[in-house]
Amino acid sequence: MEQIRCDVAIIGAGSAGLSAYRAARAAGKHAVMIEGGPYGTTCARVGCMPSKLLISAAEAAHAVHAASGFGVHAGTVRIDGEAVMERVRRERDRFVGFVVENVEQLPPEDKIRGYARFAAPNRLLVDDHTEVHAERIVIATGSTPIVPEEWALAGPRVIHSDAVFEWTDLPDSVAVIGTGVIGLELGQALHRLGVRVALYARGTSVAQLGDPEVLADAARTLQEELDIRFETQIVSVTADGQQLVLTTRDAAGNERQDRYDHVLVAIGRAPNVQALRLDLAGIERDRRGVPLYDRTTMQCGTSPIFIAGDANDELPLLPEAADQGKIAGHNAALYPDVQPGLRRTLLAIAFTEPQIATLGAGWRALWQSHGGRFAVGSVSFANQGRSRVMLQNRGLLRVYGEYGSGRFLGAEMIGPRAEHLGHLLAWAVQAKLTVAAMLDMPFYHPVIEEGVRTALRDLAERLKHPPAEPPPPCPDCTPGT
Ligand SMILES: Cc1cc2nc3c(=O)[nH]c(=O)nc-3n(C[C@H](O)[C@H](O)[C@H](O)COP(=O)(O)OP(=O)(O)OC[C@H]3O[C@@H](n4cnc5c(N)ncnc54)[C@H](O)[C@@H]3O)c2cc1C
Ligand SMILES: NC(=O)c1ccc[n+]([C@@H]2O[C@H](COP(=O)([O-])OP(=O)(O)OC[C@H]3O[C@@H](n4cnc5c(N)ncnc54)[C@H](O)[C@@H]3O)[C@@H](O)[C@H]2O)c1
Repeated sequence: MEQIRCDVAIIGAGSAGLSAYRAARAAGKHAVMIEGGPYGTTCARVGCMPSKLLISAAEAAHAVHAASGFGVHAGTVRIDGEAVMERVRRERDRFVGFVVENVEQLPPEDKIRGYARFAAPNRLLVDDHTEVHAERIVIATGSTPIVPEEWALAGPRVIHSDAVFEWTDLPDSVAVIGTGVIGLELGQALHRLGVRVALYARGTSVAQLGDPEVLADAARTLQEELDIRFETQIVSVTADGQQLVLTTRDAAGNERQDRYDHVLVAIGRAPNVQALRLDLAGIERDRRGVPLYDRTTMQCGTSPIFIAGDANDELPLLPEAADQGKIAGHNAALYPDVQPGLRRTLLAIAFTEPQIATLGAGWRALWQSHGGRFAVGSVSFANQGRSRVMLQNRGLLRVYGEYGSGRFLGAEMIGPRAEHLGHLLAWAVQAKLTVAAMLDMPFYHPVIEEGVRTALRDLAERLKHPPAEPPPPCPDCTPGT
């Protein structure tokens, strides 16, 4: 077996791993990166980029339909599924190519191919060909889609998101299980591209939303366009020829069967920690086997082991993977002199239409940190000037502020251009602005940001009247099902 000694070993060459590798090298350490799967990162290969490519095609199709609302008629829309998927794959491959090129330029001796597992706290085995003795280790192994075995038994037509981006044509019908971010983004895109789509949710959750009013608005708004079956259990998935039969039971106990070309399972992703033999790493883990770590240093206890990206299941988002990887790699290099790194204000965006954004402290977090003692301002986009002009007047924004200090704390929303409003508001949270200071900022006319101003004015007014009594416990704070 080949023996390798290094200062820092990084397990996983995804966004978090690459970022950790660069940070460790920049701090002057000898770092090696171990990758078992294909290079190119989840984000570029089967995540952020191909999903947004598919969504862009869907938006183009939708724009043609929506044009009639302005009196503009473009004739019959024809969707060439092969061309849609060809562009998705071609552009995806281009993005992946850039990442692979970067990896190829790294010194060959810094790259080890194979799957790593712990043999001891400072020792890794890579497949059965290499033993790595590392003073410090960064776990950046990402996550894997969850597909329950009883559904997978129905055969290869039961898929997860990775498979969508390999299609060479669009199917006729798809059942999407899960109304999280992946289910909604892909489900809506496929629907807009002419695929018969139904989405199944065991509860009432919509993307990452926690605020009950935004959640209700989002469910209603999305259901106007999409066939979403909330509070519906999957009874069974069975193969029947070239199709799948999905048997479901709704909240009233009624069972029904529907046939689809594919069942797309989008019920979450599990951190890749099970195969790492973390029992030999000498670190504490939670009941799911995920190492306990400090979210400012990414260090696991006081050990020389660090964890970053989807592997720790904290915020499985690309910017988080990059930031956490940088902190982990830097601190692995500095160990034992670890330092807190920059953890930015939370910002999560679902690229549905209308888009969904949560930022800063969301509804559930505020009930924990503030015990309900925060004020809420809101605006509906139904009559918001610019949104109406653009025929995108749907959605709701709720903004949160702290009594006493007047600090702006966060927001949840579904609405037009939420990706941009989300950034604007997240920056205000991170800059620790008060609601009054935000209202002193310039607002042009007519713009969607005027809707934000309406919500902030509402919030400013409510902040003047703190409740005399503490509020009753949050009725909506159990995690969404
Ligand atoms: C469909 C989809 C859409 C998404 N859209 C967005 C979006 O729009 N915006 C956004 O911010 N985020 C999005 N995400 C999330 C984002 O892609 C992830 O949060 C991010 O890619 C995680 O990066 P990572 O480095 O933690 O994991 P990865 O990039 O998955 O890297 C982990 C690497 O570790 C390797 N590995 C695993 N185990 C081992 C081992 N034992 N030994 C060696 N190597 C190992 C894997 O092969 C993999 O290459 C999306 C995800 C999906 C699935
Ligand atoms: N735009 C983006 O930033 C973006 C896009 C896609 C994915 N992502 C990331 O990928 C992660 C994974 O996405 P996801 O949509 O798979 O997960 P998710 O956690 O967002 O949603 C999973 C959904 O499935 C439901 N669910 C769970 N178990 C179920 C079961 N047994 N039966 C039926 N429903 C069940 C959950 O209630 C939830 O609504 C997200 O958390 C997100 O961080 C981000």
